[in-house]
Amino acid sequence: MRNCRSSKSGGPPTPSGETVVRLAEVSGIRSRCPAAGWAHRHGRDSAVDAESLTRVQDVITRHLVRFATQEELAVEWTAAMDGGELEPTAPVVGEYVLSHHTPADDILGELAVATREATGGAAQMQVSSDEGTLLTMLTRLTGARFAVEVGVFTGYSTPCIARGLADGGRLLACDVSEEWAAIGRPYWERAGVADRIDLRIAPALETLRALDTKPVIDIAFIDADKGNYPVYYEEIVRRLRPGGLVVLDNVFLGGRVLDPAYQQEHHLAVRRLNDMITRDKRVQSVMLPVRDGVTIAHRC
Ligand SMILES: C[S@@+](CC[C@H](N)C(=O)[O-])C[C@H]1O[C@@H](n2cnc3c(N)ncnc32)[C@H](O)[C@@H]1O
Repeated sequence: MRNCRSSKSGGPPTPSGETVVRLAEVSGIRSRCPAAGWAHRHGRDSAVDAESLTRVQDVITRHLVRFATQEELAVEWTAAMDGGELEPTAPVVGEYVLSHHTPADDILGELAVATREATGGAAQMQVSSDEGTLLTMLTRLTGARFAVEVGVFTGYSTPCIARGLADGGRLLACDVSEEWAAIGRPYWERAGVADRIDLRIAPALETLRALDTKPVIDIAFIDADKGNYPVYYEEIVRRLRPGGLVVLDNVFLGGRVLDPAYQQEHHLAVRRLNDMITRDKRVQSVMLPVRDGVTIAHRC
């Protein structure tokens, strides 16, 4: 099946002055257009032959044109994109990138092994070693003295951030699971950073809202429940000192964020947040195709 582009309000202007938006963003049109809804629901689940596809596209196009009373409408069909199967980079590139960064030391390597043994499939939540190196580097580059981590799990990213802190620096590490964090603690000790880490076992939003509202945070890493990303971002940005960074993990949601067929609450939350950060005048941001997508936003 294909995605449909229509040209009503809200999207980027075309060279001819028309406005083009993706069909999924025109929810008003879609809900009033049974054929579009049908195509959206069924086209993704079943193979459609070329003739049926053209017929469905014609029906949808005619419906959309009929609803476009305000301005001229052009409908453009684009090739299918199943975000759920998307690899941000070719696997061979991913492997190459993963083998070309300053490698994790033995302590982190052993923590990764212990996490796999103790948590099984959940171990995939852990950041990759290149992300760990990136976190240490960013923390060091900001000269951070106060860092916040939202989502500790077994604490791989935790010492990565703590290691980058300036002398006397503190990391406030937020999670709801004492059990998982306990796996990491011996490794924090061995890495010599345990005394810089203030672990708070509570919903992260409570911990963040209890912080001073002054710009006290130098760097923050968000890697917890995705549906709360927008509120975590907001609570952190308002406390971020000028020059500080907020780093967000999993901004691709395994590719689902690119595909409007995925409409669960956390898909919508991260999709909206990604768009919002792009427009957020308080920060300058960049989204990197590292692993599952990493956004770095720099407080102006
Ligand atoms: C992706 S894992 C974090 C991985 C970690 N950064 C690492 O590198 O190993 C997400 C974590 O968020 C935690 N979490 C989920 N909901 C939370 C909440 N409301 N408040 C705090 N932590 C939460 C989970 O317990 C889980 O440990």
